[in-house]
Amino acid sequence: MCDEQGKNKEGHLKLMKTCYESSAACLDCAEKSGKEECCETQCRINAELADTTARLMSLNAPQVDALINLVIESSQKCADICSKWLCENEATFPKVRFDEDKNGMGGSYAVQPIHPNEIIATLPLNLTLTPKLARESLPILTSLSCRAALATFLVHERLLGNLSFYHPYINILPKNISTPLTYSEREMLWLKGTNLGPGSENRKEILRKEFEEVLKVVSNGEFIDGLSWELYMWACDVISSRSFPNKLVNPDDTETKEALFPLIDSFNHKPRQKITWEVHERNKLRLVASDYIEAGQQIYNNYGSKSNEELLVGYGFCIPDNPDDWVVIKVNISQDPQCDEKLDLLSSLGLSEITHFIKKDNIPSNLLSQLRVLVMNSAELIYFRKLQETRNFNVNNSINEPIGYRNELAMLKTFSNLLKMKLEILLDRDEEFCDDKIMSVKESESMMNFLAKDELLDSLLITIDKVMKIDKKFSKAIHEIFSNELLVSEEDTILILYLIYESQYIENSKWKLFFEVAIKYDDFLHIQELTELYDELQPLVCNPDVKLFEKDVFSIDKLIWSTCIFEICSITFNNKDKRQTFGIVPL
Ligand SMILES: C[S@@+](CC[C@H](N)C(=O)[O-])C[C@H]1O[C@@H](n2cnc3c(N)ncnc32)[C@H](O)[C@@H]1O
Repeated sequence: MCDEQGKNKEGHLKLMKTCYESSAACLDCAEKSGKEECCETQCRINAELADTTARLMSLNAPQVDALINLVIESSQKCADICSKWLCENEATFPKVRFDEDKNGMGGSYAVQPIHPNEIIATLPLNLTLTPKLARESLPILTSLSCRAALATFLVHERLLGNLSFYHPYINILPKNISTPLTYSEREMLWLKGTNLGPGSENRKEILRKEFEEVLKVVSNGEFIDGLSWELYMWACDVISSRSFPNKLVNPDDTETKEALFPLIDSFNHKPRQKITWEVHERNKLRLVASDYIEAGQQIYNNYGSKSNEELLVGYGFCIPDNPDDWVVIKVNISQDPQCDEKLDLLSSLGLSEITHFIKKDNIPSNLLSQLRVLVMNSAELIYFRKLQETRNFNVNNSINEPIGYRNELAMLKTFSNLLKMKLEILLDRDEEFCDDKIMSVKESESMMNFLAKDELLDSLLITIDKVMKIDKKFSKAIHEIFSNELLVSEEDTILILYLIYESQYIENSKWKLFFEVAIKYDDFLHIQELTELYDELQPLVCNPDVKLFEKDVFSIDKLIWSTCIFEICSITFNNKDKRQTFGIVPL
């Protein structure tokens, strides 16, 4: 009886009542054949419930209320029967009441204040459902994996009904657990962009194979008739959403096994909740309070530091603003022309792992270090190798600090792009739902652009416009060397020349501090490609009529130095005329 009218039915009936009361639209929806979705309530109504709906539609409102009350009473009765069964078998939970919250979800509540270190509940270990118990009770299950044996045993006991010793417990287990294992195709779309889409398909596939093994093994048994794929999936979902480590029962376990702990599994999850599970005298599991719990408050367990993906796949729920949530970012280096050199460097730094888990309050420092290497240009690679040689780096934290402003900005830009890409994939799941969010991402992007105001950058950087304005001699010489067209296309070369030019007058330079530091980096490796540029520029910039440089000032070493400093310290940005231009960050 209880089994027929369990908690879930009650939930569904409540939903039916909403449908019943609400509107013709909902009626229309419920009437559609198949009845997979209820548009109004966004709830899935499966075929079985569609029948119930049809029957309910013929009842009037008081009749529906009466039916709901009956179900509430009967589910309370089920909880009472289970409590009695637990007490008869020496479980204790003197200050705990099992009840439902306003959404109909079961949980455990304190009936009296519970103090720190007080025992909330005690369960004799002989009441646990373990793989060992499954195999001992049904020896045909011996060859199956631990989970398959436990799941099959659970189905077996459910099919036994009230003949099973565990009936009072099994009877209060939810009949539907909404994990991705049982999602419809449409619901699966919500998982697009997460790791759960392929992960759930994989899990289903693994369980299907496992179920085939189970069928082979039990084909000679007695309960094959009732054993279905749906019941097997239910048992697997019960295990994933309610099990505890079997190690609590058997500390000698070497592999991870799952076990079901009646009573102890009636507590809902709260991230970071302080609570202790302890095995007492090797025969009882005790749940001990860490903090004070007021009378009437829900008593929470802590299922461990779990992300929403893990919670959804195993338990069928997510936590808004979950502090333990993360997204996975994978870094791709294969398109980089210097891929091999960078991979070598990453490996020497112990940074080869390309998968990173990002939490709300924690960006892994290894990800930032790895990106610093990935966005390095040739000069930075040389510069960093030099640093490594001279500083005798500690392998693990050698690139935890910025190596230069250009590099750091490029790294942050790349990181922000990776996050944006991830967000776009996630938001792309459902266009209607996402339009708002995409808008807000776009708004925040333009906000960012506004904040990174060009004037602000302009005031900080060494730019062509600025140096031409403040140094008339340099400006005149450059105008004589470069045509108007070249002035634009050769901006980078002109800034490189300016670095050499200004390094002659450090004491009076507007950027004295920058040049004092930069000038010390004078041992960059000889770069072959620069010889050609040097030969091209030398007659122009040392031309006595132009007088930009004396011959000995403009050496190949100086050109290499200024090119490397430019590569390391320059960024591109939009100037006041919205034209993309270069600037050296003099910091
Ligand atoms: C170990 S059981 C907890 C007791 C369960 N609520 C019951 O009625 O039997 C785990 C299940 O409880 C629900 N649950 C636990 N913590 C939750 C939470 N913080 N938010 C939503 N559902 C939760 C999920 O359905 C999950 O699969």
